[in-house]
Amino acid sequence: MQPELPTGTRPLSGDERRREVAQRRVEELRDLINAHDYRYYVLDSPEVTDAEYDALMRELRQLEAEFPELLLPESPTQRVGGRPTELFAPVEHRVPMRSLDNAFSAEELAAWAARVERRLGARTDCVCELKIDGLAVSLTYEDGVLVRAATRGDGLVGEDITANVRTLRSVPMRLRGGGLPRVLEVRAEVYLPVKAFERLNAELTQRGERPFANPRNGAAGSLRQKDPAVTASRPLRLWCYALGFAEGVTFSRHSESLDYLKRLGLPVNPELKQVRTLKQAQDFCAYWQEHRHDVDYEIDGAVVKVDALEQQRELGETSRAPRWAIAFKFPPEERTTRVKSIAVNTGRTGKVTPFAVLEPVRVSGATVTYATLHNEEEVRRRDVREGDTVIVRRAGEVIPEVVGPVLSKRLPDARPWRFPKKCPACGTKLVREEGEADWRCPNRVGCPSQAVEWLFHFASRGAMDIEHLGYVTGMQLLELGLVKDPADIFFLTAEQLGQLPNTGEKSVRNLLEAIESARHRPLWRLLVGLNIRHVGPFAARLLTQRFPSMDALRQLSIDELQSVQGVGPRIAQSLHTWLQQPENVRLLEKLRRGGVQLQDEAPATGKPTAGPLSGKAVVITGELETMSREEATHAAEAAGARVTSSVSKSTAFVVVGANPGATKSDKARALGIETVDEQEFLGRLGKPRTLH
Ligand SMILES: NC(=O)c1ccc[n+]([C@@H]2O[C@H](COP(=O)([O-])OP(=O)(O)OC[C@H]3O[C@@H](n4cnc5c(N)ncnc54)[C@H](O)[C@@H]3O)[C@@H](O)[C@H]2O)c1
Ligand SMILES: [Zn+2]
Repeated sequence: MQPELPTGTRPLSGDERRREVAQRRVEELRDLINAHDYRYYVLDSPEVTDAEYDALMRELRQLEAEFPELLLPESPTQRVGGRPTELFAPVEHRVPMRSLDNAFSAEELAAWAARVERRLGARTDCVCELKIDGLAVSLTYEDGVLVRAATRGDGLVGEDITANVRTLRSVPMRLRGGGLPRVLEVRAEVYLPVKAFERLNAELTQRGERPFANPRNGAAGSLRQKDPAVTASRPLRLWCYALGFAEGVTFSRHSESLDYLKRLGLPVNPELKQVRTLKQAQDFCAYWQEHRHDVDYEIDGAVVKVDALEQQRELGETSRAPRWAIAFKFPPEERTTRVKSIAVNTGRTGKVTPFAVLEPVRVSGATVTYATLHNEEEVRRRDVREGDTVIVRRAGEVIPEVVGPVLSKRLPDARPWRFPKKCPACGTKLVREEGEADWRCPNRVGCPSQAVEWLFHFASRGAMDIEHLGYVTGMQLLELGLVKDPADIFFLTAEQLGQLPNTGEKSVRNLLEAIESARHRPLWRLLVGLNIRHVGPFAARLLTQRFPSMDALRQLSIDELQSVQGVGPRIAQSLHTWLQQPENVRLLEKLRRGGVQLQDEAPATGKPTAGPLSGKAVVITGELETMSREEATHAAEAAGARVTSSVSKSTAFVVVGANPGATKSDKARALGIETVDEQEFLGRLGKPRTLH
């Protein structure tokens, strides 16, 4: 018989090990998805393709299905992804605005239909609609007059964008006809027609501003403008796709309610079809997949909805999406074209990215001339050569990528491509660290390409949001030697700005005003702008919520940084290193002298509170019975503790639940640190907690 081992040193069984691996992956996936959601919904600036994002979601969903105990209510699979920004007032939706579940093939669509009919125990008629790739809004009419427009936000609370929506010509200010309902709420998709999108991007590029990745981003960015005049200048349109709420009118079918909206003068998409069989629904999807560019707006799929409202009610919805509808998503579009040449570009972090210069080709409604090749390894793996005919893809339509060459069309003299040894911008020898995929230009201070990319990033919407400071202006400031790093921006004078070509008095004033407002941005924006590796907007927000001043952040150890939920070792390490480097300390001092605020006002939330565990560092390992890890962390923090993820000499005690991580309990024992069980922990929190 095996001797009984003390808790924590018991070897894990295969199942337990699998579960631990799964748990780590689930946490990682949640962090990743949250970060991508933030970039997508708040910044309108996604970093990965939709297909990549969808793959992460699927993996998370599968793991949660296999290990239901890992499923938390706040998981991204359980909620609608958007988040209200700080620009607009919050609006609570009368009826939640949900997302849609997806089917990626005809079989998945069939599986959904079978599920629906099984649940209902009856057959059902459906309506097929186009899935317009824009931005969901709700419009509220009172006595026929438009009183409010809001974004979807997280589904429960959106943003008030009434002033901006009023500028859309396709939105009636007043409904037609008599006998209008007291209150009517309509759901619609705001979009930018493809042609308008291309014109807008051409304009932005000409002004030296960054173009939008796709029409959806263009629509979202145009709608969420501080100044409604900007929205008015963008030719946005909208299609209504559902009735959210109406007082005093009832319908028995979804299709009837759409007819009603049409009669009231609201734009309802005409490409809509009532179907009686699954085959018809599949045909509709297949037809539009083939003809998606026949309409002048982007569609990313088709939506199939149960028509009878009684059946919709019976099917109900989850917190994320209704069970009575499904989105059939089109696969990413692929096209072939020729690679004119392959070049590299040095980005703001010094990372050198290879890209293909293409014969212009239209993919997913936009003209593509550049496509990323990611890194050296990827170029080699795909073996893309200059002169090759290649397949290009815009999936979810961020940066187009080269999928691979069409070998049958390769020219006999095509040579494998070689990564350059030197930075194309400054000539410095490139370096690549052990275990890293990317080559970098190490010339952080003197490389003109890094300088302009950093400046542009610093001033961008996602960071310090300095209007009127785009690529062109940034480049000129650097060329005239007026600016060497972003802190120099805050010392610019009207005379200096007057030296810029084509800059009149008014532009100078605008620019100075924009710089002045940037002095008072929330700290997380500055943190993003500083261009610290791995510190993106999501991490920056989490960090500054807990530690709302730069000085506070500089005092923290890596462990303490990592104690912030959602901040992993890579982020903590990178930020810590950055904050200690003398040149960065000097940069922060210079920013301070330039009048930039280095802390948030009203640091109410997240400050260590006075409580029974005040100032104590606590580690929690294993599963607790009465609460999730997250709740335990919050409870400990509410009692004044700092919760860290690894045991060190400064740890006050370790809370050990069921199936604890072996290293944590081992380390606690080795360092002679107290371990306590759940009951003891609850006791130390101060207030008695009831079991439930
Ligand atoms: N690339 C990224 O980083 C990233 C990040 C987050 C989300 N995404 C993408 O966004 C999608 C998730 O976003 P989502 O929650 O808005 O879901 P969704 O866009 O897949 O579907 C739901 C939305 O479709 C819209 N819609 C359009 N036509 C409609 C119609 N006829 N009937 C009903 N609704 C209609 C509605 O606005 C609704 O809210 C995913 O597919 C994902 O790929 C990408
Ligand atoms: Zn360089």
